[in-house]
Amino acid sequence: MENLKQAAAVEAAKFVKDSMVLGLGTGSTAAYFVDEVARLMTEEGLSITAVTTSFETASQAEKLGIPLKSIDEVDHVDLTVDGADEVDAELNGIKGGGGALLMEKVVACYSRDYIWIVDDSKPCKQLGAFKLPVEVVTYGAEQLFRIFEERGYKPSWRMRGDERLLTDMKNLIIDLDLGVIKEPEKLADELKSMCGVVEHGLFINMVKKVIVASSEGIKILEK
Ligand SMILES: O=C(CO)[C@H](O)[C@H](O)COP(=O)(O)O
Repeated sequence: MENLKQAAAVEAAKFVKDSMVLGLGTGSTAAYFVDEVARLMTEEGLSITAVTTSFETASQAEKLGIPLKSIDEVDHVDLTVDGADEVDAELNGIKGGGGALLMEKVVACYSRDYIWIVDDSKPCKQLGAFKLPVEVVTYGAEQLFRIFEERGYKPSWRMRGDERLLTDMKNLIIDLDLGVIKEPEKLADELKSMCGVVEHGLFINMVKKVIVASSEGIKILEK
């Protein structure tokens, strides 16, 4: 599995050009891409500026000497490369398994190009086997949890040890166990309209290319 994640990351690095502003994703697959960017800088002399999607990725990139800026300090992002938890045939997906969905979506929104790198366990027919993360402000979170229960969405708090996880943006995550999501766009609209919901892990019509690594090799899915 680790080899596949790394293979997808190395493939994505072929789209990296000198002087790019890169968005660096979060998670075990994205971490291989961060390593690869550092290698391109040191071994091939590429000059890169990066924007990160979590404190965890920022820490990795800093250790590797990749110059970082915040999303508010750059006038554009050329390319963001990130992992995903599920991808369907339309290249819609669920993200947020690592709890970074808000920063991931913000950076993706402001990127000119956006690629996902996944191993072959991630593509699926329909989204929903993976619990859908919803990031909510702390104030009123219990109300949202109760409403999700009433709607049959089987919510659970994202935990870190015995405590509710606080995201990098100081919010909570409620994971919804929805089963097959028949109408992702409708659900996305519903969640976005709820008071106190900051973001959800449905990434619809955002990614242009998905690099899938399997034991058979690399496949690139494109819109
Ligand atoms: O959305 C994410 C983090 O919030 C990750 O990209 C997603 O969870 C995939 O992670 P991994 O590559 O470790 O399977």
